[in-house]
Amino acid sequence: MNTQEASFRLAAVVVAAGSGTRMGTNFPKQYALIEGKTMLEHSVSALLEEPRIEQLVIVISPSDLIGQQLKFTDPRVKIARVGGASRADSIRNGITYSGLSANDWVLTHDAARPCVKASDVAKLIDYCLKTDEGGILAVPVSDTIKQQNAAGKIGKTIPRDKLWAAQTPQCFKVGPLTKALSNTEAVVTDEASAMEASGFKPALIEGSSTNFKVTRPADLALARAVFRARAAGEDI
Ligand SMILES: Nc1ccn([C@@H]2O[C@H](COP(=O)(O)OP(=O)(O)OP(=O)(O)O)[C@@H](O)[C@H]2O)c(=O)n1
Ligand SMILES: C[C@](O)(CO)[C@H](O)COP(=O)(O)O
Repeated sequence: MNTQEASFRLAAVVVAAGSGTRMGTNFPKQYALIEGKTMLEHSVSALLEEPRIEQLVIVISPSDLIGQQLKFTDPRVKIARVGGASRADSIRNGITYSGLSANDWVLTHDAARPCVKASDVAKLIDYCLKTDEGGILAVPVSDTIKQQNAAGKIGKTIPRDKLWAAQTPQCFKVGPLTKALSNTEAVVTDEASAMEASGFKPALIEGSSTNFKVTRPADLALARAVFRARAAGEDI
């Protein structure tokens, strides 16, 4: 669909205001380099491949001196120093900064998922705009899942056939998402959880296992390996 002809806009909000404590670096992990570019720049580049995204807001912390100096040549990119105390706050502030209206669509993405594939982003947007339903990229869980009991041992094994690991981007209509994010009292770690708490049933769009969240040093090493493999021609 050509968003020029449609009665809505689609913008992306990339949250990059976390501190990356688990990475253990002395700077926020979104600025760690992968093949000469920061993790944040890789995440942004993948989203900018999508022509339907009219605006891309990068949310950084107000005290972040590195992020405000980054230069993006694509005029769709805006850097917003409006990061909040939690990821959900950063998302809320980014949506407000974007100036989107209730009928517009927003794609929310973690700067910490630099390996996201443009083809998966397109698949998610295609689905949401075609069906007028919100949804998220996710992958079916492939490990056997154990639930810990009060003694810290295995309490039970959870059947995994209907379990998915949530990723980003997540794509929702702005009106319902804004309402869901302001209504929910529980701590939500993703936008879909807020929508679920408001009674919506977001769609699960199968993405790629390479779109993992870079959280710990081993994840960064894996992300670097993914980019090296892609440079060598592997479609992963
Ligand atoms: N207050 C916050 C917290 C997180 N994020 C962003 O949300 C994404 C996912 O968060 P995660 O990487 O798990 O959190 P960090 O705070 O960066 O890491 P840690 O929990 O290890 O400190 C990241 O792109 C992070 O920059 C954010 O914008 N604002
Ligand atoms: C949004 C997310 O990346 C989906 O897996 C995840 O929920 C973020 O969790 P965090 O603990 O706030 O980083």
